[in-house]
Amino acid sequence: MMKRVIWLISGLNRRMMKLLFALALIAYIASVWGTYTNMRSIQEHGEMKIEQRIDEAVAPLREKIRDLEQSFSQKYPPVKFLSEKDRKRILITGGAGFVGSHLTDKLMMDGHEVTVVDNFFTGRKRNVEHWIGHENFELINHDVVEPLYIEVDQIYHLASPASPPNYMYNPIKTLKTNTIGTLNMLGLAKRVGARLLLASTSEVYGDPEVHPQNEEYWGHVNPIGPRACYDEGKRVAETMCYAYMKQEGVEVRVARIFNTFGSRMHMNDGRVVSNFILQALQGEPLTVYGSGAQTRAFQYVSDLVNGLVLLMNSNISSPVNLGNPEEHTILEFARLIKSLVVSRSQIQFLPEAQDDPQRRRPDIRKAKMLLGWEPVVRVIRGRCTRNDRETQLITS
Ligand SMILES: O=c1ccn([C@@H]2O[C@H](COP(=O)(O)OP(=O)(O)O[C@H]3OC[C@@H](O)[C@H](O)[C@H]3O)[C@@H](O)[C@H]2O)c(=O)[nH]1
Repeated sequence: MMKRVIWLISGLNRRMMKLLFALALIAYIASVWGTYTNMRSIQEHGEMKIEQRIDEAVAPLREKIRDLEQSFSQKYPPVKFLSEKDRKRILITGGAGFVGSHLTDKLMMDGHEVTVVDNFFTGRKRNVEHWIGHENFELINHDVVEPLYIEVDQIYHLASPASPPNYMYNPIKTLKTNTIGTLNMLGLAKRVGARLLLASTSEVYGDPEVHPQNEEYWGHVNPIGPRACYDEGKRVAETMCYAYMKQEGVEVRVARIFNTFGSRMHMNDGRVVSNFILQALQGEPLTVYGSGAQTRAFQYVSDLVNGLVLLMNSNISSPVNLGNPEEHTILEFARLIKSLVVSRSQIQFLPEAQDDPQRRRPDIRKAKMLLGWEPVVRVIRGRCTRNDRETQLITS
């Protein structure tokens, strides 16, 4: 009986064992399968992650390639072909500024190789961006206060803030730019045998006692006033040019530039043309400093650029005035802008600026006689516009 019971139990056990064994096998297979599928999904997930990472890393490269492709197919303004003999390597310091960028356009379109150097204090990359990538064009972010080593035939030295609020913002920097910067450029001109044209200014005449101002006039400048950093900076820059000419035989040209206006003048430039246009377009009062009886004569930037190129390529080494002799009082000019804009702005009289020149008008007989140059754009007609960054008086 006992034996039978043991047999039954062991028989049951065997079955149980088999059952347990089968269950364990199924559990094992299930767990192996689970791990396998889990690993696969981890692997797939990992692969997706890697792909995503690659995509992220490649995205900027793809963008760069697209930009490059675009730049190859970019349409530049038309450029003349010049033979090797006539094509010059030209450096423009301050070439991304208001006047510099228009000069860049002219020289590029004439077929020259142009290198623009700018520290972007008042210059803007967007003023020359339409040339970026062109084989004749190069843009260098550089401050002329540091030496520059480059091979060129001509240097247009324009680098300096020109608007009174800009040049008074950091007078020491303005002085360094006009003195050390000019020395560096003259040193470069000497080393490579280049001709240098200095963009000087009507401000060398200060608050003039001679009217209109001719090139023989020595000026009336306050050496310690708020404008001195620019006036005296430009005067010493002229002195440096003639010292290098006499002592080192450097070929120099000096343009005394009178008030100029045109496109790419920044809205916050602070000079009277952009201030009045912006104020009139916004219906704000036109701010006249002092009584408004002080006079200025405004030339259009295209006239100035033509004059600069003519002067550079002439044989006149003494200073030459470049400006439009059409003279207006500032009050007349405020009324003119109001009428062009058809604005209901009031005229607001503010305190007079210290040392503000009271009468200014260029005598341009020298430029007419020796360069055959005179301005062709009249200021008195036109219309005013603005976009998000500049105001413009479009002349007709
Ligand atoms: O909002 C303004 C701005 C300026 N003005 C006046 O308008 C006259 C012209 O002032 P701007 O600031 O345009 O220019 P300035 O003639 O004083 O200096 C300029 O001279 C020639 C260039 O070398 C330079 O670009 C700049 O220094 C000044 O009498 C000034 O006091 C106003 O009445 N209201």
